[in-house]
Amino acid sequence: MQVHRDLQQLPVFRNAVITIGTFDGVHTGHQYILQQLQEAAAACGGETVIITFDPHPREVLAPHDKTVRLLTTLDEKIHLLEKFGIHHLVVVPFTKAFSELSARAYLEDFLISTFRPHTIIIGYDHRFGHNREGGLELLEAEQQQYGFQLLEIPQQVVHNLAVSSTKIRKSLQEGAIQLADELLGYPYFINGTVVHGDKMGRKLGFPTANIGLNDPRKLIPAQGVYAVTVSVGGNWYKGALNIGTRPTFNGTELRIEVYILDFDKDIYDAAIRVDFLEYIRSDKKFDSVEALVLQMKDDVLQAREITSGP
Ligand SMILES: Cc1cc2nc3c(=O)[nH]c(=O)nc-3n(C[C@H](O)[C@H](O)[C@H](O)COP(=O)(O)O)c2cc1C
Ligand SMILES: Nc1ncnc2c1ncn2[C@@H]1O[C@H](COP(=O)(O)OP(=O)(O)O)[C@@H](O)[C@H]1O
Repeated sequence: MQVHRDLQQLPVFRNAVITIGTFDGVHTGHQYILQQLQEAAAACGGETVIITFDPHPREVLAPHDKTVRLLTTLDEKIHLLEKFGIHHLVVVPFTKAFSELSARAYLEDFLISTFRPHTIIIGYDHRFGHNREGGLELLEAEQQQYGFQLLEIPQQVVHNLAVSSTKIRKSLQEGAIQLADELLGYPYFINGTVVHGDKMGRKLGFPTANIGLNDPRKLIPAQGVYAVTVSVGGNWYKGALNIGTRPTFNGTELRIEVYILDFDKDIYDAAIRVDFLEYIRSDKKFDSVEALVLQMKDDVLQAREITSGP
């Protein structure tokens, strides 16, 4: 997949089959749209083009709203769309000026003149241009003049997409990992760097890599203990992960830490990815460190079993 971040440097697309959206999560609902895109492109010998915006329009239009929680960062979205075989991802720098284009200017000066689309695939309620003044009716009216095909994604499908995104966020925030993974069509994952902690893990017999997230807007699942797989240094491992404030040690700051099974290496500053497979238990304040260690031994046993598969 080619990723384009500069609208001035775009190639000439051959029969571009385009869609526009944030595709947060690239979940099974989005995957259905990707499939439609691919089928339309195959039928006309065209190229699949996804147009997305960065930063997220809400971050530009409502900068004080810090509640945006991403299922996928832009890098993660790129990774997933690539896996699904999309030809081009165009990342449009979303600015206030861009948001103020009239619907007609957006259609003619941006969409048509930039992409010369063969087909536009768009949700029945898609809005564009200043104050969301443009919609399907304008695309329909201009379809003949500009010679593009319009493929409308029906209300039911769009509704399902939104329900799915909300359900995935809620499931993750409640620790219902298996439901979230099923709706995503792949295990939920986070990307970060291994940072320093309080150096207590090793003393407990369980060194835990503390993870600093690459993007602070990324959604963090519910506090608790999880069975995970871990990718670090190009290899995959099994792991037991804790999200919590370490109440046993009267901690206050939220930490994400993972004990990697059958592993013994210094990985400070390394890039790390964690895939969430199953929720094991909620995190607790233990009366003694010994009680915590006993519980962690059991967590590790469970994590080993879960990650060993059927
Ligand atoms: C699988 C696992 C489960 C954990 N469960 C708890 C818990 O229930 N309560 C708690 O206070 N800390 C829990 N912890 C966090 C430990 O207290 C933490 O790993 C330890 O304090 C070491 O921290 P450090 O790496 O910053 O030195 C857990 C850690 C792991 C890896
Ligand atoms: N099996 C393992 N799982 C996680 N980290 C490990 C493991 N073996 C060695 N390490 C190393 O030990 C560090 C964690 O040790 P720990 O005593 O918990 O220190 P910190 O509090 O800085 O995380 C990790 O960052 C990593 O570099």
